[in-house]
Amino acid sequence: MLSTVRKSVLATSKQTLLTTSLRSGLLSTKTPLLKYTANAALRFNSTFQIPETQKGVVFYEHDAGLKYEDIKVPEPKPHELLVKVLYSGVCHTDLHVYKGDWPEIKYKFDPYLVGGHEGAGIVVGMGSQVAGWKLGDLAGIKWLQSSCQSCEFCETGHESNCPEAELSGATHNGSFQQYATTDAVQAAKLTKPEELPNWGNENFNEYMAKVSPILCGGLTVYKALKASNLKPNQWCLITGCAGGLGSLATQYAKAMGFRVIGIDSGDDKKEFFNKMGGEVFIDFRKTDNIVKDIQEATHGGPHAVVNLATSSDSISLSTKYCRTNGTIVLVGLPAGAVVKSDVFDHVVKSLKIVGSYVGNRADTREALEFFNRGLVNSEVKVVGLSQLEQVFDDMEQRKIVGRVVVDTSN
Ligand SMILES: NC(=O)c1ccc[n+]([C@@H]2O[C@H](COP(=O)([O-])OP(=O)(O)OC[C@H]3O[C@@H](n4cnc5c(N)ncnc54)[C@H](O)[C@@H]3O)[C@@H](O)[C@H]2O)c1
Ligand SMILES: CCCCCCO
Ligand SMILES: [Zn+2]
Ligand SMILES: [Zn+2]
Repeated sequence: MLSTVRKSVLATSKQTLLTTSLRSGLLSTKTPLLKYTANAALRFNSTFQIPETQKGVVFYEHDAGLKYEDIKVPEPKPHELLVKVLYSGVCHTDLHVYKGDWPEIKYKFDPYLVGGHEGAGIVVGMGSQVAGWKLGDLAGIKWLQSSCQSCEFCETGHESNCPEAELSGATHNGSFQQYATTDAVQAAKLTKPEELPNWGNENFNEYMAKVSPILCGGLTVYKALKASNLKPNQWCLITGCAGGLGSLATQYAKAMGFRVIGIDSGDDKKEFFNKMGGEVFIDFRKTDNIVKDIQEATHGGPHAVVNLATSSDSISLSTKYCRTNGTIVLVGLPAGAVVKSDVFDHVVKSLKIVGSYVGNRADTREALEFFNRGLVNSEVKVVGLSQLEQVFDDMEQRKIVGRVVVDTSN
């Protein structure tokens, strides 16, 4: 079926690994958690036999139901890889896309759309113009699916700002399926765990599950922290600090030498935030003067705020408590969010407000390096791809702590 599919032997050991217990406040108890036994069979194949059909989660219009069904395996275009997706993180963006929260994006229903943009898997096919990849390589599917490579933004490492950018899970079918195509230029090169001293091949499945949230969540928060102008020992406030991006941001910020204060809600989220290395947790539902609490805890306010919370009000609130001369980074994208800042205060405090949007290929490599070196450990809960609708429900009810990853084998 694929002219360029060549024989390749990828042997790896089968591994079972107990998923983290429900204790650390995860998905609701009705969502069965799985062991890392999925997809082992594939890696015993000496030749990549690619099926005609596969399992995927699709939707035919916004917010009208997800369908876990048999769909065709896509054929890679000349510039594309065909990736056997093993695991995919579930980003809140996937829920925004499903709900149609952002009318600005030209979603591609053909006739359906497959979401997902934190896909980790194995290269099992490729188009004739692909360079730099070979069958059996490990690849990551990111939000930025492709860009023109010739505009002023692509020329200067700002490819996500490309007016011709294609977006995985929004304008190009994404990683909530067993086989996905992805542009070979933007696909992330994943290191094989056997080449990493603190992983080894016996943890192959765990590695692939845990690396998947780095492809968007980790990349995005790492880039946002680079945009924050923070210096070591300065205070970084993270809103939504126990969510998917927030739990990663807490770890990246610690690893980059910053002190972390976080805002979220719930004892499970506080426990998780502290486990991730956060110093001060502010429960936005339990404080009657959040600005005062924050400024007292940081002796004058955080030097930077990374807004990750899925709440519009919390974004404008950050302009009230940010330290003089501080930087406010906009990352979270609640539907219709607007940031309001009192101009007089903004000027007198010389505040900077910057938008930060995923990251480029160098940022991706750097963010993955933090993970590969063990400086960031994405705490994931693995459930079957068929459970995606439940994951979205839990995410909408803010029940999820950390990142949920779907295993495409069930
Ligand atoms: N700019 C980018 O490039 C980029 C990239 C990835 C994700 N995002 C966006 O970032 C946001 C977060 O994504 P996620 O996957 O981490 O979502 P998530 O659902 O995993 O986490 C959101 C967290 O925000 C918390 N929260 C809700 N209201 C709050 C409030 N008022 N104050 C503090 N915390 C509050 C929730 O409890 C939850 O823990 C989404 O809007 C997503 O679309 C943007
Ligand atoms: C404009 C949407 C940004 C979402 C990035 C990937 O989560
Ligand atoms: Zn994302
Ligand atoms: Zn471009």
